Amino acid sequence: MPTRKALSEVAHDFHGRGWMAGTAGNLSARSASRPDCFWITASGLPKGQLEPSDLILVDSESDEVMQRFKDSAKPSAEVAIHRCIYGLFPEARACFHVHTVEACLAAGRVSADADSLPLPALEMLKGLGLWDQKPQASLALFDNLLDVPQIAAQIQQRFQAQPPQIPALMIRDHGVTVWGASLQQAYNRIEIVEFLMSYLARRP
Ligand SMILES: CSCCC(=O)C(=O)COP(=O)(O)O
Ligand SMILES: [Zn+2]
Repeated sequence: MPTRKALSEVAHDFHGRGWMAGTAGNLSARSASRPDCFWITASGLPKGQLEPSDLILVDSESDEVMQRFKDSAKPSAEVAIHRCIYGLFPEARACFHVHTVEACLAAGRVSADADSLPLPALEMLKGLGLWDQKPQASLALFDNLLDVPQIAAQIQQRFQAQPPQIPALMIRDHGVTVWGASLQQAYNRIEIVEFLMSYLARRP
């Protein structure tokens, strides 16, 4: 399936789950024909109604828009985070960001200055590549700053120094971002991370 169509279908799916309410969240995938560019959702659109023509092709290294289908469309306000992920992880081909109540509640269970969220040692961690008997995993936490490029700079600095244990991060009071080597892998991984967030949020 063409990348833009696949991304619009993922947006409908996630909106249906309540993961992209009220225009929240953004999705991207590297271009199949131009790996130096990626398609990203346009900013401020209701993701449940997203069309393939609402995807914008941007350069992976600059702020340049390479292709758009609607004149007024602008790349996601969080494009800097997607660019940072593709730059840090050359194997990443898709990057998904969603907003869920569970992730915000789960992240709220650790102190406000904690930089990571310990994850429960559930079987589901195998889906994130952790095969230990009792994995001690955690999700990297970042502060939610108004200045999104500043969040991206913090991700860059931290992950360059120490790669994350799992292919995901959480912006506190905001939402999770997950990446994968294909759309399907990113899709599977975000389901797993949200499963873990839901577990943590509900655990007494
Ligand atoms: C109510 S959504 C606020 C902005 C945000 O966090 C988000 O994920 C959506 O931003 P975009 O520019 O990608 O629509
Ligand atoms: Zn967001």
